[in-house]
Amino acid sequence: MAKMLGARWCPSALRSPLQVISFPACQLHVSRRAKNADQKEFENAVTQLKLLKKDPGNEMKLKLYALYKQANEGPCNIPKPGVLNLINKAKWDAWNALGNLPKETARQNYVDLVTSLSSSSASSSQVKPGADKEQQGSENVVVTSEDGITKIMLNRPTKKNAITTQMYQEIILALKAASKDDSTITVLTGNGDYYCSGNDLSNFNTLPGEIEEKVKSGGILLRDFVACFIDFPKPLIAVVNGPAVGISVTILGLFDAVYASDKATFHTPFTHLGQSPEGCSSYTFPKIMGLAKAKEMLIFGKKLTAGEACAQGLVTEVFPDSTFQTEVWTRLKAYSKIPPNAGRISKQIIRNWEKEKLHAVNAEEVRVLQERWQSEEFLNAVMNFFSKRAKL
Ligand SMILES: CCCC/C=C/CC(=O)SCCNC(=O)CCNC(=O)[C@H](O)C(C)(C)COP(=O)(O)OP(=O)(O)OC[C@H]1O[C@@H](n2cnc3c(N)ncnc32)[C@H](O)[C@@H]1OP(=O)(O)O
Repeated sequence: MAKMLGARWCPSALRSPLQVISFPACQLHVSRRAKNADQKEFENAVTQLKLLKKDPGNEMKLKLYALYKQANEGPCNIPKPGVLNLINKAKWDAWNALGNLPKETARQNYVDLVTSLSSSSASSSQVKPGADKEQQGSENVVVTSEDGITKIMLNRPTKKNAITTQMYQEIILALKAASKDDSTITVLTGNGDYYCSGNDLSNFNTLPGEIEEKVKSGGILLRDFVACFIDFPKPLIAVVNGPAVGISVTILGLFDAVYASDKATFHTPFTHLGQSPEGCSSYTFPKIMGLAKAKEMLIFGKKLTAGEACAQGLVTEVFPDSTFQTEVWTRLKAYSKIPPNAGRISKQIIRNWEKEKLHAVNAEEVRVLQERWQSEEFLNAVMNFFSKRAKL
């Protein structure tokens, strides 16, 4: 990593920029100019921030950094860093976006933000009564099982169901439990207006260790996640309730049926993100839709409507959004009445012809992605996404 970035980067940037967006709160002293009452609250907030158990993620850190600077120094008063100075440019953008926000307001917003982070971190660390590590799902991955159908629902609508590292693990657990429960079919769907906006782009910030360790653990997580879909023994159906992005699209080639609302779209912006295909799509998409159409999606990031995705074979059937849920669940309830063993065995005989190939494809896609995750193209793309988000 250090070699690739060359000597021109300051030491702190030799790790992934996603790690080094930090705010000076711990080092700088709170301004003498702060009023006493506010100063005490402000100082407490600065201390509280250091005690947070969970990393608040890049976009939150940018917000906190900007409010901290505005509270202490007022409107942004430093020259704009160069485009290649990614970390400081993202921080400058965040601070500059506050304009002439009064110091008192910035100070109060900072205190409020830290208070909300501290309370949510306290609640999420409490062990819920009766919870145990085998319990499937969580608030972001809701698992229900009835009428012979196990439903796994992505439930993070405020973030367009973007998949966090924890959600990957929860989906793996849910699939493993579904493969052994008494249901006949398993369904993956999303709650809210999106099916899923793919990988949460702040994930690298939550993975432990330096960039090399993050890339390694990210690769293992992705490989195990996709392997679960390759090996899943029962009929697996996607109920695509809205737009789908990235990995939520690429793994569709491993499902046994894909039912989409006509509001759904299918987008794989890998090259725009400095990444490369995953979910076995480098093999399944050409097979499903032909080389030219697959390349349009995977190389050029062409976004498909539900109708186009159906015409290209990625989607089994499209339904009007107004009747989507009713029609699809009526059909799935009928499907769940098939003899479970015959359903499972029929699924497996079709999958087993390619299982070994699919695992080899998955391994190679992960290997290539692990190189991409250390590229400037990827880091720039992620920084760009969050620096745009930092606008308050
Ligand atoms: C370790 C395994 C790695 C596997 C690798 C997989 C590859 C991929 O999946 S690549 C694809 C990654 N996904 C994206 O690039 C999509 C990024 N998001 C967007 O482009 C837009 O959010 C959207 C087009 C999906 C929706 O835009 P819209 O304007 O309607 O809503 P927003 O205001 O942008 O989003 C609301 C809220 O949700 C946050 N968010 C949405 N998507 C993601 C995401 N993928 N990662 C992190 N956060 C996401 C967005 O930042 C907003 O949050 P705030 O309200 O806090 O600003």
